[in-house]
Amino acid sequence: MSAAVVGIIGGSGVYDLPGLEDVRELTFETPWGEPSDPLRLGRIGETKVVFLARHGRGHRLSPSSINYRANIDALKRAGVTDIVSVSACGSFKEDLYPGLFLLVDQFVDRTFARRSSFFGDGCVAHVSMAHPVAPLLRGRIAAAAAAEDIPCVTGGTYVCMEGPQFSSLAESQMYRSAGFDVIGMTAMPEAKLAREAEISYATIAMVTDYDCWHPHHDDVDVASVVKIVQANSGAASRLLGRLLRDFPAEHEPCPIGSDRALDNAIITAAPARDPALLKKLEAIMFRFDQP
Ligand SMILES: CSC[C@H]1O[C@H](OP(=O)(O)O)[C@H](O)[C@@H]1O
Ligand SMILES: Nc1ncnc2[nH]cnc12
Repeated sequence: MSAAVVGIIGGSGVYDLPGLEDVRELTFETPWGEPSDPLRLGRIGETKVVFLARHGRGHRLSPSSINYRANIDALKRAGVTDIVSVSACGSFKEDLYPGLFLLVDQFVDRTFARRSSFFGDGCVAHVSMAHPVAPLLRGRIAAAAAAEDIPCVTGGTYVCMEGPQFSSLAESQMYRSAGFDVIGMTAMPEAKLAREAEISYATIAMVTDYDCWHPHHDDVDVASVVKIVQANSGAASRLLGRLLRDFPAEHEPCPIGSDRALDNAIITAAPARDPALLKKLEAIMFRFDQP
């Protein structure tokens, strides 16, 4: 058993973690480049926590230019076993109203301009993304929301668009008729990379708007998103605070194997592996003997 270390990735409007104690900042380069911001390591209650602002402090980085590989590699090097990401999202369902938290269980990846794998020529791996969200972690978030009396719905599909422009009406209607629940610009490839890094992953989707399909609501814009995120920041802090204070000290083995995702995923024969790529993969593949 290993010690649980929870990584919190803060999205739009979430650039720090209230209540984080004994904080020290860690700035480092990874083999994939620089993370979005220095990691902030500390604790909430007895739980070890690492916070990372996805867009950097001041929201410097656009969804397409975030270095997702550096972010996940850095969290892995910091010992993170479980990632909880917070993401502002547009809603495709009347009853998923702005201010509500949604614990999604599926993602649809519509991004096209991002590096979405640590692996590649010289070390090819195919991890399963059938169930991208770690169920125990999601259950713990749901329990924390219930304990804090915070409106929260479990289950739903997050479609990740490239952005940075918001969707056209035709796109919004298409996503809605496909049955998707919410839309954002950042959960992919974050969730895929977390899986490759064998880190359990769950997203708290904070519903901020009805995108542009709703006849009785204005089309989404940045001001409306920021307004809801700010109004909800107290609830988000209470939810994360409760989750982290109640988190078990030992990492719980993931029932769907997200913490062992590479066991049956690497197809390149050991002698055919590229030593330079293996070196870059040292944190991601640390469970495996390197030649
Ligand atoms: C500020 S509106 C669009 C912006 O908000 C969401 O960010 P995040 O997922 O990091 O909370 C969305 O994905 C866009 O990046
Ligand atoms: N409607 C929307 N589309 C994409 N990303 C979002 N983030 C918040 N609202 C959004």
